[in-house]
Amino acid sequence: MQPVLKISNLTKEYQLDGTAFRALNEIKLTIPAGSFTTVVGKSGSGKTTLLRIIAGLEKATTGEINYLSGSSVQRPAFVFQEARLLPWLTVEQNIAFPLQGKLEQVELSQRVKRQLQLLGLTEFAAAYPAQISGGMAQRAALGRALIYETDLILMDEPLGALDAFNRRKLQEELQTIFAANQKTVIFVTHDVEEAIFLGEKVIVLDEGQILAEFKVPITAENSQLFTLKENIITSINS
Ligand SMILES: Nc1ncnc2c1ncn2[C@@H]1O[C@H](COP(=O)(O)OP(=O)(O)OP(=O)(O)O)[C@@H](O)[C@H]1O
Repeated sequence: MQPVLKISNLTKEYQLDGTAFRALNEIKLTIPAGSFTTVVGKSGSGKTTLLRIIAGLEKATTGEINYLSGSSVQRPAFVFQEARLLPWLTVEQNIAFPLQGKLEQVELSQRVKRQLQLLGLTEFAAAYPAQISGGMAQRAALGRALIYETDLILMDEPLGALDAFNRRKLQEELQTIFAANQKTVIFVTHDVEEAIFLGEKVIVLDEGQILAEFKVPITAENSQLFTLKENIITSINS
């Protein structure tokens, strides 16, 4: 597969009390088009920093990020742990927000309708964020990312605030949605099972470095997945 994103020797330093602290240290990573990569690691290992730099929300100290030329991934969509919906807009208006004024109203309405259906939100189209559950709000946030014309979606613990039932449900929905879409996803999570369930490749970050990369077999027996999970956990804790 063609890479959409190539990261070379990416380093990020923060100044803390006058001393340089390395949050990312010489990261090298290639992300193929249409792939689903999950990133795990201890708290403070640099997961969010990596995602924010890829998103262009923060600048790297040194290193390069090369996007496939002419690709829409230069404008990735970002999904945060909290849905961050605009409280004065309805679910439907929140999903439409990134493309408001950029598309003909008829086309925009059709696209929003499709997202609402895909995410099971049709009934809640006219509801305001305060009137819906956390799971629904996160679905709407996902709709807002999917509607945006980009092939690259960056997700930072997007299911972290959900209860176990909603989390599982949305994991399954995400798997279906991304199997049907040609989007490239980089997904940060604390949950190793979630990383294996969703990811084709799991990357372990530790103290700003890539410690290990694990490929998830497409068809795997439960015992294989169990061993994979153990290996990833061992790697995180090493
Ligand atoms: N703006 C900042 N200024 C100084 N240090 C920062 C800043 N942002 C992050 N750091 C530091 O960089 C390191 C990596 O932080 P980051 O948030 O990327 O970790 P993380 O793996 O996402 O953690 P968590 O799983 O807890 O969200 C941490 O030690 C953090 O304190």
